[in-house]
Amino acid sequence: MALALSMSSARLSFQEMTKMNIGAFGPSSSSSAKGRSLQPLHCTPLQQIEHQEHGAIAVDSYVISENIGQKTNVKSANNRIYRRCPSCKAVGCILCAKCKVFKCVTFPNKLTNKGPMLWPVMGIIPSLFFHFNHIHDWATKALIKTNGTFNYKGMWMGGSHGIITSDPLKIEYMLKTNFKNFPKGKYYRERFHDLLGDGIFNVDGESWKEQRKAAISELHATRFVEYSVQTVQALVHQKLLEVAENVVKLGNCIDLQELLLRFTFDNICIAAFGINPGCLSTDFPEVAFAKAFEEATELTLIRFMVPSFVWKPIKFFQLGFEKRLKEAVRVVHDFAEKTVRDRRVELSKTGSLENKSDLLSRLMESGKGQNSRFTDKLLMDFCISFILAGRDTSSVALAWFFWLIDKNPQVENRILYELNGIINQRMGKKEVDTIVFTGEELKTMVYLEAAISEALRLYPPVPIDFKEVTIDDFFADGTFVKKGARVIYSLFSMARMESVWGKDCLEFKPERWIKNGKFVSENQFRYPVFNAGPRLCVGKNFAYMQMKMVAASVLLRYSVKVAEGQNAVPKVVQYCKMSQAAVDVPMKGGFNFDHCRRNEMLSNKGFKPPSFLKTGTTIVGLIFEVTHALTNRNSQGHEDNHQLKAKTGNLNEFYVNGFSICAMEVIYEPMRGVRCFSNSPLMFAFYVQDGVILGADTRATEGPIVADKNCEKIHYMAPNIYCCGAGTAADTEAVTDMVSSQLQLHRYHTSRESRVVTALSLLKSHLFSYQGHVSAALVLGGVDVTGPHLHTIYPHGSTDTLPFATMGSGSLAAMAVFESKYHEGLTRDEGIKLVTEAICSGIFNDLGSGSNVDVCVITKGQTEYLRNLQSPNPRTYTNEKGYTFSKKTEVLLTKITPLKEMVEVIEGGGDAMEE
Ligand code: HEM
Repeated sequence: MALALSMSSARLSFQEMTKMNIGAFGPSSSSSAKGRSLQPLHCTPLQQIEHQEHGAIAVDSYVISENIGQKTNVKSANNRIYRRCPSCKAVGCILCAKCKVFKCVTFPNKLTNKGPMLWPVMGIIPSLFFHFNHIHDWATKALIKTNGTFNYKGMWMGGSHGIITSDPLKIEYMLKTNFKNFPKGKYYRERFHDLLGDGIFNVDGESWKEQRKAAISELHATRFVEYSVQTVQALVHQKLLEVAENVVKLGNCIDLQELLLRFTFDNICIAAFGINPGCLSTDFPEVAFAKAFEEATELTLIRFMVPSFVWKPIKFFQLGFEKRLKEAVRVVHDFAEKTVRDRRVELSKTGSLENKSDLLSRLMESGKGQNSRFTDKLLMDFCISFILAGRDTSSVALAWFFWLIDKNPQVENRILYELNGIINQRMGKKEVDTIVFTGEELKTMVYLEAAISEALRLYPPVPIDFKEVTIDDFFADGTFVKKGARVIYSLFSMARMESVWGKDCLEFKPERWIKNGKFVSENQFRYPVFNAGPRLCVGKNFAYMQMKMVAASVLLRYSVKVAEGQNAVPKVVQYCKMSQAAVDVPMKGGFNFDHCRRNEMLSNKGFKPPSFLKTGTTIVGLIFEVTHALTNRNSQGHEDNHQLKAKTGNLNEFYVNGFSICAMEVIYEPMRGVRCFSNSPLMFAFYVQDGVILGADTRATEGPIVADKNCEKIHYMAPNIYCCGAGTAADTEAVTDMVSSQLQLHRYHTSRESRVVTALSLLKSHLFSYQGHVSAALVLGGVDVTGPHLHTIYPHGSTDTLPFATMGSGSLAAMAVFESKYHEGLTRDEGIKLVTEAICSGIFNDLGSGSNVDVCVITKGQTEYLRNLQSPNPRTYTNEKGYTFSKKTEVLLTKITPLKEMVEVIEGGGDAMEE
C-alpha cells in the first residue's frame, strides 16, 4: 500500500436532480430529472479520455522528435550534413563528443537490459525523476515495450534492485505459488514500523497469520457485517448526503476526493474503534487525529522515495520531515492508546463488551480470560493498520468512479435503471428522499458492482505494490530474481496492456464483468487490485458494501459533474487536504458571499437567526461656513492682529496669529480658517469661519424597553473627526472603535492629522464586506487639511457627501427641519441651534429617539463635545415617596473570599501607547 493513486485535482461539482419520479424511470422514458434522460446503451471508449490525459505527452514527444529530425540537421555550404547537438544546437559541439562517450559507457547495459536506461551510479533514478509527473504512463510504455517485465537497479549503495513486472503469471507465482519466498520484507517493515508497529499490514510470518485469522473471523461475522451496514447507512444519510445537499443549495463546487476521504475515515474509525472522529460535516472541521494520521502516512511515504542512508540519519537527528513524522505518529498513537485503555477499563468494569460490535471490542472480548496474544499494544497496532488500509483506498476508488461516470453518461443511465428496478420491487413508499438501501439490496446491484470494479481496474487505489525475495528464485519463464531483490508489480500498467485485458483494455466497460446477467469475478492475478492469494485484502467485502452504498445513494439523488477546467490525473503520492478546515475552491475573483450562503443554509435547516431589534435614533450633521469681512485696519491700512483675533475668537486663533495680512500680494491660505487678500493701499481682508456640527439624541432601546436614557451616540474617531452612529449600539461602537484605532496607527506612521476621507473609506469598506450584517448607519463629520466634510454611510457600505444629513428612525423629522431652515452662510451658533432643533424634532416625533441632545462642533484645530446640551424631555413626574420593593432582598449566603495576592502595577515603565 505504499503508493495510493489519487487524483491531483478532483474537484467535482454536484448538480442536483430535480425530484425524480422513480416509477416513470425506464430505458425508453425520459426522466423529469434535470440533465438526465436515459439513452440507448453504448460505451464511450476510454481511448478519448486517455487522449485528454496522457495523449498530450505522446503528441508532445512526437513533435520534439520531428524537430530533431528536421530542424536540427543543417546543410552546410559544401552540402555535407552536420548533426547539430540536440541540446545546444551548435555544430561540432563538445557536448556531442561527451554524449558519445556516455553512450559507449551505457551501451553494454543497454544490450543486457531491455527496459529503461540504467544510468551509471544512479541506476534507474534519473529516468524516474524525468518522468515523475507521468510515472505510471511511462512505466506502462516501458512494460509494453518489454513484454511485461524489465530489470531495474536503484542508486549505487542504495542496494535496491530487482524486476518490474505486469505479468499475471509472475504475480501468481509470487502471491500464491511461492508465497513464502515473497514476503513484505524488511524494506517495507522498517519504513512503516514507526506508524504501524506490528500491525497486520506490516508483518510477515506467525504474527501476520494470527492477526489475519482474527481479522477474517471478526470481519466476516454476521454481527460485524450488520453493524457495518448500519454504520454506513447512518453516515451516508445523516452526513454525506447532507453535505451534498448543502453543496447543491449553495451552488458550490467541492473537492469530492476530500469529502469522500472524510467519509471513509469516519467509517473505518467506527468499524475499527467504535468511535466517530467527526470529520464529515458541512463545515469540514479539522480533527487532530485525522490530520495527524494523514500527515503520518504522507511523511512515511517519503521514506520510500529516498535511500535509507538519507532518511535514517535524518530520523536519528530528528530533523525535517522525520521530526514532523514523529510528532504526527505520537498524536495517532496517543489517540489509539487512549481508546484501547478506555475500552479495557470498560471491559473490566462491566465484565463484557457484548453491546459493542467494533473490531477492537470484539477482539478484546474474544481474548478475555484466555492467554490471548492480543496485548493492548498489538490491539492498537492492529486497529491502526486497519484504518490505514481502509482509509484512502475506498475514497480514491470512489472519486475515480464518479469521474468516469461523468465521462460515461450511458453507464450512469444503466446504474439508474438498475436502482430503479430494485426500488420498484419494494413495497410501500418509493419517494427518492426516503430510500435507504439495505445490505441485501446492495448485493443485487450487479451493474453497479461491475462499474465500480471497472473503475478500480483502470484506476487501482494501490497502483503499484512490491514484494521482497527471501532466497534466489526463478519464475516460470526463467526470469531470475536474486535474494534481497524486489519484485515490483504495476496494477496500473496491467489494466492498459492488451496482452492482459485485450484490445479494448483502455475502455471503461463495466459489461466485461457481467455474464448472463451475473457478476463474474476476474482471475485474482490478472486483477490483483485487492491483492491476491493468502494476503488478499480482508476488507474487500466491506469496501464494496461501502462503495456501493455511497455510489447508489448519491447517484439516485444527484448527478455528479466534474467542475469546468478540472483535469484529473493520477498522482504518485496520495495527498488529500483533509487537514484543511475549508474547502479549497480556486479563487475566481469577485465578491465572496459565503457568509450569506451559510446563513441561508442555517435558516433553511431551521436555525433561527438572531432577530433584529427595532432600533431608534436621530443623528444629524451639517457644515457651516461664514465669511467675515475685516474692517478694522490700523493707520497704515494694516489689519490689527489683536482686533482680528477679537473678531474671530478662539476658533481661528492659530491662523490669525500666525498669519500676516500685511502682505502685498494676494495670499491664499489653504489651511482652513483665514483667507486673506491684501491689495495695498486699498487693502481688504476677510476670513472664513467654517466647521462641522454633529448632533444625536441619547436614547438607547432594547425592543420596547428604554435601555439607556443617556447614552453617547457621537463616537470619537480622531481628534478632528467624530462619527454619529444609528443601528445596533454594539455594532456602531465596535466599528467606530476599530476604525478609530486604525486612524491612530496611521497617524503614528505618518505624523499627520487624519483625513476624513480616510475614515470614510475604512468605514465603508468594512461595512460593505459584511453586506449589511453589521448594523451601523453612520454620519461622519470632521475638519481636515482640505476643509470640513460631512458624509453618511449606510449599513451596506454606500455613502453620500452632503452639506447636511440625517439618519436613524428620526431622520425624516430631522430632515424636515433641515430642509426648511438650512441655508448657506450659517454661523456656528446658528448651526448649533439648527442641529439642536433637528434632534428635538426627532425626539418628539419618533418613539425610538428620546432624552437629551448631544452636539459636537468641530472646527479647524478644535473640537467641542457639548454633552447633554439640551434636555427637552425632563422627567416631569416623580413619586414623592419613591418606590419600595414589596419584599426585601434576602441574603442567602455570606461568604468572604480574601484576595490571594496583591498585584502592584507600576505605571510609566514602558512606552506610552496612549496619545
Ligand atoms: C477499494 C478499496 C480497497 C482496496 C483497493 C484495497 C486493496 C488492498 C491491497 C492491494 C492490499 C494488499 C496490500 C499489501 O499487502 O501490500 C490490501 C490489504 C489489506 N486490506 Fe484492503 N483494500 C481496500 C479496502 C480495504 C478496507 C475498507 C479495509 C478494512 C476494512 C481493508 C483492509 C485491509 C487489510 C487489513 C489488509 C492487510 C491484509 C493482509 O496483509 O493480510 N482494505 N488491501
